[in-house]
Amino acid sequence: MMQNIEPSEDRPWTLLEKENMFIGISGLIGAGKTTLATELGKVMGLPVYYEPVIDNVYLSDFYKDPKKYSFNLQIYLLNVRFKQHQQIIWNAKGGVQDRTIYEDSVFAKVLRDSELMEERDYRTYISLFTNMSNFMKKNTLIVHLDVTPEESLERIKLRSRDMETTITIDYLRSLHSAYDSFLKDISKQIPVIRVNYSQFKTAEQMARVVYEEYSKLNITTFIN
Ligand SMILES: Nc1ncnc2c1ncn2[C@@H]1O[C@H](COP(=O)(O)OP(=O)(O)OP(=O)(O)O)[C@@H](O)[C@H]1O
Repeated sequence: MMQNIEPSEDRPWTLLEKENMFIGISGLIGAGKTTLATELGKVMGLPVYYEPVIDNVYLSDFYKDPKKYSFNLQIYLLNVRFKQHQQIIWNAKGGVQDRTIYEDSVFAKVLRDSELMEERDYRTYISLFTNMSNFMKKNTLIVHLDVTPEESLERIKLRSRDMETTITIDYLRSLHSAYDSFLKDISKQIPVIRVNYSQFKTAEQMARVVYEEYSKLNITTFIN
């Protein structure tokens, strides 16, 4: 059974550990990351850092002409995600991030492989990503939301964002397969908990189960 532990200056480690809790939510497009991030933030008492879709000045152009805008979009997202990492580090309160920075490189690879991003642009992106990663904070945990490409497409259709109508099942299948490799590799460095919405009645219930699983892992953190 989990206990709520009040951070206290008499037990300074309870103050220190929480600032190190940095949870990343990963998953295919429309997997439901935002909802889970919100619930996990509530359950764990952590600030949530969202992926701002409305403010994204390249996304709509990217979907209209991926070849022309793929590099611009990746640079834009890398910058946004890096800014969030800096906020998480300097706010020193830990956080839940709606989509990890690592996943952008999954998208970038798929775009390069499908010739929607030039090789030289991909190399520039990877070089920048690698240099910036020296100043980033590594997640203490990644929670991956499993969805099939078909479910992802279904959800994209249901939420009907105008710009996303051009997304094809082939694009989602390529992403899904690149995510498989990503999860295999990243789980060697960062603990990964994989969850699926079909296992739970509500996102809150899912968040509670993730919290339980997290506390069973051998990561020294205190949660209030
Ligand atoms: N690195 C990237 N390269 C290309 N497109 C990206 C990248 N990151 C995000 N996107 C696009 O940005 C949009 C928002 O991402 P996504 O749908 O995954 O977030 P979301 O709406 O918050 O999803 P969820 O339903 O899981 O909360 C999607 O159209 C997605 O494909």
